[in-house]
Amino acid sequence: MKRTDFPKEFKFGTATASYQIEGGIEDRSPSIWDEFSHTPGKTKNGDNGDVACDHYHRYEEDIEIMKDIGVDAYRFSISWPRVMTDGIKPNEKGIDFYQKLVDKLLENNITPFITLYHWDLPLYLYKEKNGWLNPDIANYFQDYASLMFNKLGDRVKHWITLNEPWCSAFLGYFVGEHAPGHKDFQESFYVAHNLLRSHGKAVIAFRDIVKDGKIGITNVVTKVESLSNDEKDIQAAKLVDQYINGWYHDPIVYGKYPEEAVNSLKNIKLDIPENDFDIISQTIDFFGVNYYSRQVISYDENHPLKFKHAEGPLPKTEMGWEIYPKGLYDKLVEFNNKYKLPLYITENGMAGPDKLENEQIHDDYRINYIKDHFKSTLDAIKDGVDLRGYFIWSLMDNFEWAHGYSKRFGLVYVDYNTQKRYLKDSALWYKNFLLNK
Ligand SMILES: CO[C@H](O)c1c[n+]2c([nH]1)[C@H](O)[C@@H](O)[C@H](O)[C@H]2CO
Repeated sequence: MKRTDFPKEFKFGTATASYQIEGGIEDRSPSIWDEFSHTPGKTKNGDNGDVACDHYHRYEEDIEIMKDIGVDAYRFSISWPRVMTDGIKPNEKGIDFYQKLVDKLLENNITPFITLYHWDLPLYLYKEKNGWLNPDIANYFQDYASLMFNKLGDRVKHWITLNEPWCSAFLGYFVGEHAPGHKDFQESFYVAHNLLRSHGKAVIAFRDIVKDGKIGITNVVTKVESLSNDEKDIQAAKLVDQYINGWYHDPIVYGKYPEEAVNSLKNIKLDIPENDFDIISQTIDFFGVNYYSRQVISYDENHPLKFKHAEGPLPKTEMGWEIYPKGLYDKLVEFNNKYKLPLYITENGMAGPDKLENEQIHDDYRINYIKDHFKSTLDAIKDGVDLRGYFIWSLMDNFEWAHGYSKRFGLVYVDYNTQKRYLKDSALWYKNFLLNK
């Protein structure tokens, strides 16, 4: 498989997120992840993003690395608390950082794709305004989005409103594994709804400000399969597919939540003002797909949503996620037929047992993972999927949320003691692939 097997305009890239790589906390106000990661017991080894990969001070070097690898595009997120003090007052020093980052990318012919929100909500908005639980958060988000569109929209034409609202809502407000660490099922549905409303308000602003731009949303996309052919398992898997995938795609395209999932939530209040879906279902230009693996589901009478996860038999990554490239093909074809929108794979990659030896990292497992998922991508394109690009997660090893720095996803290895970067064999492979060798 060669690069020229893909459409000429197909964009190959890589991706990161602000809290995971930037550090530079001295020049921004705090986010919910600063408070969460500094709370004992919340992250592995008490790791936090105070320094991370020190990208705030090393962004020029990191762009040089991307230029060397030869990527067409780079997906990154803006730190809301960096560009607006406490999420409210524009901070010119923070805005200037992203101005310089974008200009350096463009100088190197790397197309910027900006994610407005990748989980680092300004702490003030959480503490003083109740964060994503407050319907008014959508107005704060629209103000932030409008500021970024005005400041960068002349040069940045590809925008993503939210990264994985399912994670913010479910992991942040029900499971409690992510910031702000709530464990309230009902809250997680209010949060999900306010995130989707915020998305819609940002799209409305975008249409006024960046008339020649493209905007979408990036969601978790998981292939959900039934453990058996038992009708109960099949129904449980169908509902999980609706809770994870349908819940964050259907309202945007169809203006409603998936019916069977709504009907299954007997004790959940979803008293939603009717015009909310007019806001949420603003026309978008693409869906961003973050695909990593599948979930195998069986029926479980004792779970509030009547399902449980089964351990799949396939080889797994360091995250314990099965390596399942067929699931990527299946979801791309399904989404293409169901939603009829252009797609970008905005994240795909793996955490591996990466070891630095003689300034090299031999990660053949990651090369094979990427090749297998590239193959699924190419098969989907050949079968008619309107797929526009693929961003490998991640450019470099970084802060992996509750796992801290214990999981390495990067094409580039980061020695956190020295902040030295080392291209892994997978980065060298990607470089040759992009050169069409
Ligand atoms: C099921 O995986 C999710 O789709 C997912 C995986 N990942 C993500 N979402 C996030 O967008 C990134 O910030 C993570 O670093 C990355 C790796 O864990």
